[in-house]
Amino acid sequence: MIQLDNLSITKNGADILRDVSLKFGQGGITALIGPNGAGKSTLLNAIAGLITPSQGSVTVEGCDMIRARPPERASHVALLAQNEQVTARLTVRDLVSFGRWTHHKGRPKDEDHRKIEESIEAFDLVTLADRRLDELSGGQRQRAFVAMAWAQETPWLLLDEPLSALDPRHVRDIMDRLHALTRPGENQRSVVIVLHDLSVTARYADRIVALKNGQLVTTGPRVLAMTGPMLSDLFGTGLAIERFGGRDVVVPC
Ligand SMILES: Nc1ncnc2c1ncn2[C@@H]1O[C@H](COP(=O)(O)OP(=O)(O)OP(=O)(O)O)[C@@H](O)[C@H]1O
Repeated sequence: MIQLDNLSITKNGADILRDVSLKFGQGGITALIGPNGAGKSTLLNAIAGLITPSQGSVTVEGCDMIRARPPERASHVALLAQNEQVTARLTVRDLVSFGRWTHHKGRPKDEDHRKIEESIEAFDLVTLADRRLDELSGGQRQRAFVAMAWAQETPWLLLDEPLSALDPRHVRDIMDRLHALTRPGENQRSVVIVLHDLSVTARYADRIVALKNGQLVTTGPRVLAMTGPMLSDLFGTGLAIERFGGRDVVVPC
């Protein structure tokens, strides 16, 4: 379970998050939505324990993420931050293998190699595995970062706009993969993802957390909480949810 109690974050004197309280259990995809500057990335980084709040608490599976040491935090969450960059001349396989570091601490075992190859395959990177990251397209590089986070095998995967550079096929592949991963089962995991594409949110999110101006606007099951009027108010422009081909899509109105 992720629990935030009265979380407030101030940066350089500005209130970035104000009094956010939230609680959601394991499993499923939770989408963080809201306009630019709403505080979504800040919230995700706070859940990962990377930001010290001015007030309040963050726990993941009972672990106090603000006080926990990095290895303990990394056993609960894998964070893929927005616009991750690498400067070193790494290959895709090198990057994905970083995801296993907390498991092998520098001495990879067969299990680690297996997970690395599994992640490479899961994100359609087999033909790119030995290519350097600085020689890939933005979307290919983004898939490599998601594969690294996946390889970490944490109960919670925190992803900040992982779809922004992806073509429709890879958006679908990644979201289908995340959907499958978060269904009930032996190895069920949980995903918290910042999404700007509201039709992708409508199709895949189980829950939403909507933020605006650093405050929680609404949270709950996507089918109940995400409505046309709520979205219109959140984004300050007319939006409606229509059924098309048996699915919900979000359209301007
Ligand atoms: N270091 C900082 N100092 C002051 N303000 C900051 C700092 N970092 C971020 N902010 C401000 O905090 C607010 C929230 O930023 P955040 O990146 O969390 O928003 P977001 O919802 O993820 O936005 P986007 O959709 O544009 O990625 C913004 O108004 C931003 O300008």
